[in-house]
Amino acid sequence: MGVDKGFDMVPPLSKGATDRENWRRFIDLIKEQYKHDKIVKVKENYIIFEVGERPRLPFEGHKFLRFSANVSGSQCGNVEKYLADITILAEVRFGHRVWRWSESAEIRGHYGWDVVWISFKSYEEPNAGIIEPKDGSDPTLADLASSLFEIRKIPGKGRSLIAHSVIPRGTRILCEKPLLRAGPMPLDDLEAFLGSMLKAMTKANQRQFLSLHNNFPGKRPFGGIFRTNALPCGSGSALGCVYPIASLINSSCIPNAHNNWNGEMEHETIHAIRDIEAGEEITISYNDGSTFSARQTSLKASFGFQCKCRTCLFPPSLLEASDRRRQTIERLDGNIMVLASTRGKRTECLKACKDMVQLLEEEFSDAAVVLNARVYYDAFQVSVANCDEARASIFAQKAYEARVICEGEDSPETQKMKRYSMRPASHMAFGLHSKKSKSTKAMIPKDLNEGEFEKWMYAQ
Ligand SMILES: C[S@@+](CC[C@H](N)C(=O)[O-])C[C@H]1O[C@@H](n2cnc3c(N)ncnc32)[C@H](O)[C@@H]1O
Repeated sequence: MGVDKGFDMVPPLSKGATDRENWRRFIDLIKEQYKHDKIVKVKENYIIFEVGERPRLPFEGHKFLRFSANVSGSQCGNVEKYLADITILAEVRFGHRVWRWSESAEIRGHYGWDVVWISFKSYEEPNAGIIEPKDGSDPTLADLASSLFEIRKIPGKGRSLIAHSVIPRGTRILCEKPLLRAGPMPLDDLEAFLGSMLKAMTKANQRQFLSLHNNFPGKRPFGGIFRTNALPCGSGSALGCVYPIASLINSSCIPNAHNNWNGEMEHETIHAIRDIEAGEEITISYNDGSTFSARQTSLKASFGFQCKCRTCLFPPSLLEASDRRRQTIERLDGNIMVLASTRGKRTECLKACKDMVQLLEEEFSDAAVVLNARVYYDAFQVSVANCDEARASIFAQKAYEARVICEGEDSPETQKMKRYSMRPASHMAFGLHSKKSKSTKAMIPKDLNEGEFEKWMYAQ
């Protein structure tokens, strides 16, 4: 066992024209830079560095997930120097998509090794199953795909993203800039606004927008496409954005992926919130998790379709059980809000948070992580309001870990949770309900088993 180090491309490059061009230039630069270096050999489908574990760079960028090597032991030669130089060159071209990791610094790679090995194997099979567009032509569905997914039509739901291989929980599947953005306005105004935005776009982007599905055909075609495909810019935001690929992801009422708008970077990310099987459809949730009939009504009104996800197709007995859980979740959510803002209700509030996490996991399994992030933040807030720094720090840490899975390390909300976990007292509600210190961070118990620790955490 050695110590590995390298970088991952997060999310993977697509087969689209921009990503292909960027990768081609990157590969050309490497060829040029190392043309007199005997260690660096240009093969038919990839460049190989004949040192240490012989890392490779494929000619097809969409296949690339990782460049890394073992950097400990006598067999490594000067591989670390090559790793360092290639990483810098990649960062110059691909910026924040380059995810540096190092086992010795305990920074883990973004992808699991099983997915990475499949990507390495694919270097040997150039262009397998890919239809290459002619220069200047519009991107085909194959162009939009990446090494993690393909885009395929499925019965009853139109186009959808299908996982190529297992996508482990927490993987960033996609990171995309919007094609266009709009806020709420009367339908005729929206039509005119979208028309003027479209005029200013490139022909390829116009065609991309116009190729999206429209559930509201009629005299306002642009508005129909926008309504069918826009994702909100953040939870509860009135602004919506339409994307080339993210807008092709179908909805599920228990999804396996989560969409998040990063307001600082102005892009949308899609993360796997549970392990996604090879061949499985990648789904996000277009709704807020209410009961079956409420979901169907709101999806019909907002997006113009009847949901045919697995949960909505449950037999009546399972649907009723799911509805009962979701009603209790809604009730508990209201209770938590009241208890968290009431002085002297800390223990009751933490108990409600504990019940909520349990119920969310019963209903949503691993997908509960999205809602759990909010519950942990509620528990954090009630703890800071009561000067309970130890619990506040733990709850913020749990909210942080949940956000990393759903949104990634670079999301502003994830970073906020990290800061609160380190300095709970920096929250503006610190001491709001009680100024008497209940605990400090140093008082987080260290020798409890999992069950005991949970009991302590919820102050039970
Ligand atoms: C944003 S688009 C997703 C991409 C779309 N499937 C396509 O072919 O372009 C939303 C549309 O996809 C279909 N869709 C998405 N999720 C669905 C679901 N759970 N059940 C049925 N249709 C769904 C509906 O027609 C919906 O209006």
